Amino acid sequence: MSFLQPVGTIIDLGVNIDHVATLRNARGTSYPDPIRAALLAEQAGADCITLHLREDRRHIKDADVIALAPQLLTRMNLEAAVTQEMIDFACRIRPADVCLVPEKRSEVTTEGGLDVVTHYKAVEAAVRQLQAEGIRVSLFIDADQAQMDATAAIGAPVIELHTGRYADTAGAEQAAELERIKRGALYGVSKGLKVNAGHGLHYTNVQAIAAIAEIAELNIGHAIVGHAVFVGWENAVREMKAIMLATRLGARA
Ligand SMILES: CC(=O)[C@@H](O)[C@H](O)COP(=O)(O)O
Ligand SMILES: NCC(=O)COP(=O)(O)O
Repeated sequence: MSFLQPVGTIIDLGVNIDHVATLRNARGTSYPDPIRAALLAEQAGADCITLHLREDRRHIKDADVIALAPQLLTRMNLEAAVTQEMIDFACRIRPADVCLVPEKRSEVTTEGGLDVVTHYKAVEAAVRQLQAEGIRVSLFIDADQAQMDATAAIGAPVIELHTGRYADTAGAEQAAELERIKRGALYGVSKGLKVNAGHGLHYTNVQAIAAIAEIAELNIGHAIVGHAVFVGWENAVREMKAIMLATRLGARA
């Protein structure tokens, strides 16, 4: 995938392996191995592997990132909080992509997008440090124009639109969230940003997001791990990629 993907071309799938590590950590065993999951996901059609090294290391550990980095055939998208510890670690690993995400120790999962506007200086410093190592930086934000303006002003080339509220709602509220994401994707592309999306996407809510031509990549994890329990890991990845491609090609027909 080139960094400058034309709008409306085939959509990428980033498979997030966090919750393979959650299952491993549940008993402190060596299995299921997130590294093996990542390599098999690549063979099954993943365009990149996403993993979130949280400050509390509740799932992915430092050793997972270190072990996986030299083995990936596609590319690593490392998610990290805007802290000096995490930025320094990411600069040592030098993945293709780093996605800066908000973190709260008390959260069960990511609850919203990074507030780039409020934390402009800290985000800008982190982006500069990462870019100095040749890392492409993505900011995980809500579909909000002010957040996208701040992202473009800082010079981060990629955004990942938070789809959690879309995933967690239904009916008119979800329809409104979908429209917000559509408008956000259009605006992001108009600002020259690569627009990705993710969080809470699964096998029946992904279609509406994959149909948005301006979105270049979806990062999906929890639902793929859950579906893998019933169909197997590689099939779960293949099925998600097939749904995304069929939706995107259908939407373009
Ligand atoms: C940033 C994001 O939306 C996901 O990577 C999510 O953070 C997965 O990690 P958790 O399930 O630990 O929140
Ligand atoms: N950034 C979203 C991601 O990597 C996966 O989120 P989820 O599918 O586990 O909710």
